[in-house]
Amino acid sequence: MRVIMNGAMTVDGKIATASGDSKISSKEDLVRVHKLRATVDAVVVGISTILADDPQLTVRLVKGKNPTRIIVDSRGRIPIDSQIMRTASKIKTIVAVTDQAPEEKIHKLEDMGAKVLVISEGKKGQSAAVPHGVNLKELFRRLEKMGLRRILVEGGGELNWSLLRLGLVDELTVTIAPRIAGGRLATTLVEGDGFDEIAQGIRLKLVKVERKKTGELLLRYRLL
Ligand SMILES: NC(=O)C1=CN([C@@H]2O[C@H](COP(=O)(O)OP(=O)(O)OC[C@H]3O[C@@H](n4cnc5c(N)ncnc54)[C@H](O)[C@@H]3O)[C@@H](O)[C@H]2O)C=CC1
Ligand SMILES: Nc1nc(O)c(N)c(N[C@@H]2O[C@H](COP(=O)(O)O)[C@@H](O)[C@H]2O)n1
Repeated sequence: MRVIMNGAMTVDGKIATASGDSKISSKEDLVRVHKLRATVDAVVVGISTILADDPQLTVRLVKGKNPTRIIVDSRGRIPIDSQIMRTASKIKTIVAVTDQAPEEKIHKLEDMGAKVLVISEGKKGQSAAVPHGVNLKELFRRLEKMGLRRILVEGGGELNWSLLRLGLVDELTVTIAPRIAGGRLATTLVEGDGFDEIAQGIRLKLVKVERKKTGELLLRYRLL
């Protein structure tokens, strides 16, 4: 399995403002992201990203095949009128929940065309930030079994932290927009509990730097 994490942030590391505006990338960068989506089997996002952005997670800006959309959603909170659920009968959609998700909601999501995977987090490996989260190692094991081998993670910060901390990410691509958003409550590229010491931080090798006409910097890292 190959897991690529992609995100767009301001120079001060924010992926959205405190009030939830996440329109950071230029059109050119969004086209790159859609091209990248067209190369993967599945795109994964956290439920707070769905609630904040109501995304489509399609390749509509380019020619290509839509990847399977996977939502990590412990309590099954995905709105039935979200763009993802309204298109779930046409574009493959998986909602990964835990035993905290109401049965009725699970049936509703299935009726609308989504596949629901119930994967509760065991006691070991819990993140204090997400105490009753989806067991991501098990989720990725199941995705691999289903033939979903090339996975794109598109945030947000909590999901990014959980996956990085578990060592499930192979590559990170980050677009840095020439902006500063500020705000102590603004979401950053990686949230969660964080490490106490920089020396404990996840190590990366910078493999590519692209300076864009838009003023954006595109950085590609390999996780060590
Ligand atoms: N600029 C960019 O590239 C992007 C920006 N965003 C922004 O990020 C914000 C959302 O990010 P976050 O609040 O950090 O939430 P998130 O999108 O990472 O979702 C986190 C939620 O997922 C659920 N979850 C279940 N199991 C989990 C597990 N094992 N680990 C982690 N989460 C688990 C929990 O309910 C948790 O609170 C939005 O404002 C969105 O607009 C999101 C994606 C990309
Ligand atoms: N690469 C990138 N740049 C930004 O500026 C973004 N806000 C995001 N966000 C991610 O893309 C999703 C939106 O997808 P659709 O355009 O609706 O297909 C959003 O939910 C984030 O996962 N990414």
